[in-house]
Amino acid sequence: MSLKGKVAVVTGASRGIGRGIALQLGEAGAKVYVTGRDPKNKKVDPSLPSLEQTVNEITQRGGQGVLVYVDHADDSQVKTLFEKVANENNGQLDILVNNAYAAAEAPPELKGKKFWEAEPSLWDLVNNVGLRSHYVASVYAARLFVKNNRGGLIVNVSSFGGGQYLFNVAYGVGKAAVDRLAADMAHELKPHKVTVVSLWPGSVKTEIMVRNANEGKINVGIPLEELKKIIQNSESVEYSGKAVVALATDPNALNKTGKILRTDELGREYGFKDIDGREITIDANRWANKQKS
Ligand SMILES: NC(=O)c1ccc[n+]([C@@H]2O[C@H](COP(=O)([O-])OP(=O)(O)OC[C@H]3O[C@@H](n4cnc5c(N)ncnc54)[C@H](O)[C@@H]3O)[C@@H](O)[C@H]2O)c1
Repeated sequence: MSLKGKVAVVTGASRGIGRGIALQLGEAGAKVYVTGRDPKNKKVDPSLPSLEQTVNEITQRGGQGVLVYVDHADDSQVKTLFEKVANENNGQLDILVNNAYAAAEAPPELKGKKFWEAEPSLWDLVNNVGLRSHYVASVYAARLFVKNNRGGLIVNVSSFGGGQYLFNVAYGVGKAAVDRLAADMAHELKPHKVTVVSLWPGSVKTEIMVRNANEGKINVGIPLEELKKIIQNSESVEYSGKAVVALATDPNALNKTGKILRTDELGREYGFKDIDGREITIDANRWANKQKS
C-alpha cells in the first residue's frame, strides 16, 4: 500500500488503459477519482464495461475508488471535477492521469481513410477529448499542485503514434501534441517540483481492440489472423498502471520530467512485469511499417 494517503484522478477509467491505471493505483492504496461519461449519455456503449465496475473492482482490491461522471468534451464538467476533489480532500491532489480518449469507439467507416477522404470533424473526434481535455484538466490540477507546494505527478497517456505514422493523420499529430504538452508543462512546473511525463504503451489488449480485431475492424495493413494474435499477446491494461505506480512511488521521479517514457523500458528499470508475469518488449515498428503508404 505504498500510495496510502495519496489522491489521484484518472480520466476515462471505465475501460481500457484508464481502467488498468485506476485499478493499479487503487491497489497501491491511493484514493482514486475515476471519470467517465454518465451512462445516460447516448454515446456511451452499454456493451462495454462501466465506470461502476471500475470502482467496484478497486474496492474489491482493498482500495478506495470515487466515481465522478464527467464528459471531458465539456470544460465546465472538468472544472467541477477538480473543485470536488479539492473540497473533499482539503485541497490535496497528488496524481493526475490524462487518459480519456473518444476515438477508439469511432464507427469503422471513419477508420482506414486518408485524411482528405474523411470529414475534417475526425480531427475533433480524435483530439477534443484526447488532447484538448488533457490541457484543461492539467490547468485545474496544476493550480492545486502549485497551491499545495508538495509536488505532484501528471502522466499523459500517449502512444508510439507521437513519433511515427500510426492509424491516421489526426491521431499522430494529436499524440505528438500530447507529448509536447507534457514537455512544456514540465518546463513550467519544474520549479514547483511537479513531474510531468508522456507514457507510451505498446499495443494494449483493451476491450475495444479485442472486439475490433474479432470483427475485422482494425485497418493497419496486417492480415486479420496475425492481428488477432498480436492483440492477444499485447500488454494488459494494468501494465500501464504498474508504470504509473512505479513513477508515483519513485522519490527521484522529477529526474524524468518532460520525457516520453515507454512502458516496457519502465518495466525493466523498475523491475515490474505484466499481471500474468510476462516481461514486455514492445516492437515499436510492428504497426507503422505495415501500413500501406
Ligand atoms: N489500445 C491501445 O492499444 C493503445 C496503445 C497505446 C496508446 N493508447 C492510447 O491510450 C489512450 C486510451 O486509449 P484506450 O485504448 O484505452 O481507449 P478506450 O476507448 O478503451 O478507453 C477510453 C476511455 O475514455 C473514456 N471516454 C471516452 N470519451 C469520453 C468523454 N467524452 N468523457 C469522458 N470519458 C470519455 C471511455 O469511456 C474510456 O473509459 C488513448 O490516448 C490511446 O491512443 C492505446
